[in-house]
Amino acid sequence: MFTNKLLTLVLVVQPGRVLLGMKKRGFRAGKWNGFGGKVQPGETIEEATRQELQEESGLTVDALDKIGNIKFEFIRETELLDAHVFRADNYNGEPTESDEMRPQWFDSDKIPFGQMWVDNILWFPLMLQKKKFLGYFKFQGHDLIIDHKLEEVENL
Ligand SMILES: Nc1nc(NC2CC2)cc(N2CCN(C3COC3)CC2)n1
Repeated sequence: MFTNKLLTLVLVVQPGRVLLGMKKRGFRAGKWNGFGGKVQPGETIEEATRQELQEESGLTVDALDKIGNIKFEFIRETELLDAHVFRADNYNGEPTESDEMRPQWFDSDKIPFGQMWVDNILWFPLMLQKKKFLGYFKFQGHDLIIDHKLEEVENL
């Protein structure tokens, strides 16, 4: 059976641009992504999201909008990644490089999808339009989607 691994992801969005971080080490090194991590026992998903954002980018946020939930399955693996995606339209502080991540602003029409997880090009447009969505992606390896579902929902 599958085990479910709770993960968080937050995209900080300003008019016409999105803050992404370049992972500097670990298995995800070399990819741009939003900020996030694992949810520790006894921590809410939202608390974990805020904590990871602060750790990885130096930013804090007032409002976090829950905009998506994406489940990722990798064939021959029994762990399902359960990513809870948030959007923040306001932030405090200045983006600061950490030993984990190098933050950088990207124009919304110049998102570096070629250096991101391949599913992102499919759901980023929904995130940018503030649409709420449920996603499921079945991967073979890290670069090939062999099945997926993506649907807009009224509420999460
Ligand atoms: N943008 C995006 N795409 C993903 N695609 C699937 C991998 C194929 C996964 C993903 N997250 C899962 C990994 N998580 C790391 C932070 O601690 C673990 C960040 C959010 N984020």
